[in-house]
Amino acid sequence: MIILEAENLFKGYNKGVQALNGVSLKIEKGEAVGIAGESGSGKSTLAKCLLGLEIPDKGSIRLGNHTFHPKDKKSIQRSRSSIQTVMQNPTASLNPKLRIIDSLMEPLDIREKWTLLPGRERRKTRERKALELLSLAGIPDSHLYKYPHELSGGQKQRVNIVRALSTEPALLILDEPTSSLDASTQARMLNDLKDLQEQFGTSYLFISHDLAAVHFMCSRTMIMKDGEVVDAYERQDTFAENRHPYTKSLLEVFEK
Ligand SMILES: Nc1ncnc2c1ncn2[C@@H]1O[C@H](COP(=O)(O)OP(=O)(O)OP(=O)(O)O)[C@@H](O)[C@H]1O
Repeated sequence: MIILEAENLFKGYNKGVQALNGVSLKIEKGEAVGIAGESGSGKSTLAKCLLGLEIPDKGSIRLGNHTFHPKDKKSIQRSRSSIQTVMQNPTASLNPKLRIIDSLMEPLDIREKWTLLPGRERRKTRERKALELLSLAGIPDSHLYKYPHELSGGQKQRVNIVRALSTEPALLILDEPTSSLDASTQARMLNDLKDLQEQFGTSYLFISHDLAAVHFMCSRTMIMKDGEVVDAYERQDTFAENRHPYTKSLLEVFEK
């Protein structure tokens, strides 16, 4: 089953920058698709178009059975509930004034009708759900009422990840989710992301300039350069002879 299909997306910015130049992609249910490419190749612009944060100049985006017209606000709002995102900077994604429980529960507070429950029951039900999410994130219960500055970078990013997964979206877009973390935290985070994907059955669009991380996470990879997809391959074909020369140059990370 196809979760998301984008066809022939174009997006230009002023001063003649063509950030997307005819990009197409398809993501199946439960699949992890990687997008790699150097800085400025258009990866984040693609993510923003899929999230409805940027409006493509041309092209179409289909989510499940629904083709969404990028200029139609209502259809963007509909798409938002089935696509979630985790961005690069875990600190910027959490409101410093909110306790972890309140950040964690933001999406479910909107969706679940806790307010219909009597006070004590409401608090207990909400807290139980928040503790479940915290445990999925591998963070001790004692952190539930702490503030973001009391958590490590890795813990904050895990809060962002389980929060994004809490509404069971069809697709999670991860834009450089580990790049602000140190190397050992990065490796653990990638493992956690894989485990969570299995548990939730969510499709991932994993964006990174780090081809080793993409190779670990994704069964299929697309390589972008100057707003175009120059290469696309399944994991088992990563080191095939016929890879694009640009992909081969990026793959040199494996030889270091
Ligand atoms: N809001 C904007 N206004 C003008 N130009 C932009 C804007 N956003 C992106 N660009 C330009 O579009 C091109 C693609 O940028 P984009 O952020 O999509 O690349 P990227 O591959 O995600 O890079 P990085 O890995 O550094 O995040 C770049 O040339 C960038 O300068």
